[in-house]
Amino acid sequence: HHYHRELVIATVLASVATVMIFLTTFYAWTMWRRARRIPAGKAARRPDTTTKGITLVPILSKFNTVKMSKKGLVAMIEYPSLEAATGKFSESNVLGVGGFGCVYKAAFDGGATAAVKRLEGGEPDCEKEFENELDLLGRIRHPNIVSLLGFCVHGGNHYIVYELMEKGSLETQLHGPSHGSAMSWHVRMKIALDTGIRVSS
Ligand SMILES: Nc1ncnc2c1ncn2[C@@H]1O[C@H](COP(=O)(O)OP(=O)(O)OP(=O)(O)O)[C@@H](O)[C@H]1O
Repeated sequence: HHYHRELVIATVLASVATVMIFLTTFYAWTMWRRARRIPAGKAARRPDTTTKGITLVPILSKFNTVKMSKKGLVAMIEYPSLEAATGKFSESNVLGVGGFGCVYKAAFDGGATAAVKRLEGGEPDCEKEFENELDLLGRIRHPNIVSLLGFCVHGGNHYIVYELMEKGSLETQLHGPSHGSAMSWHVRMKIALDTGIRVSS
């Protein structure tokens, strides 16, 4: 009878140990698989889709044709997408006018937004500006400099697609309708310091 009791206890202990080993192995395996799927360092970071408040991936992945600029890759965006996103380049979407043409606000399917510059006509100056902008911005990735999202050439016009500055340019903030009242001196000082230090570094 005594021998029988010990056998039962040993069996129970062995079973518990087996289950524990199994659970520990399963847990370790699950952790290992998860770590392999999310490379270390990226786990804590938010996905790129929301970088600086703009959804980059839907814009870029939407357009599969990508052109090589002199250095780096620039996405080629199809004209119908630009036309739809800007409401056929409607007046109501004009963000501003520069030396080479109008800049329009674009809202793509899925909620992504951007700014589209239309360089009208095929004059050598326009083409040069277009090439320079693509070449330069295509190589720059900096938190203080608007990102280049893509380009398009259609009907003799050139289009450059940028990250949208939601609150307009710094110039608009300082010299626009608000005459700078929207920015405290503390904020101005911070911008001035940030521009000088970060861009030159
Ligand atoms: N990414 C953007 N987001 C929001 N608004 C923009 C953006 N890019 C340009 N704008 C607006 O459009 C205006 C014209 O911009 P654009 O870059 O064509 O000209 P510019 O820089 O003022 O002058 P230039 O053509 O001589 O370089 C800007 O002043 C700004 O108000």
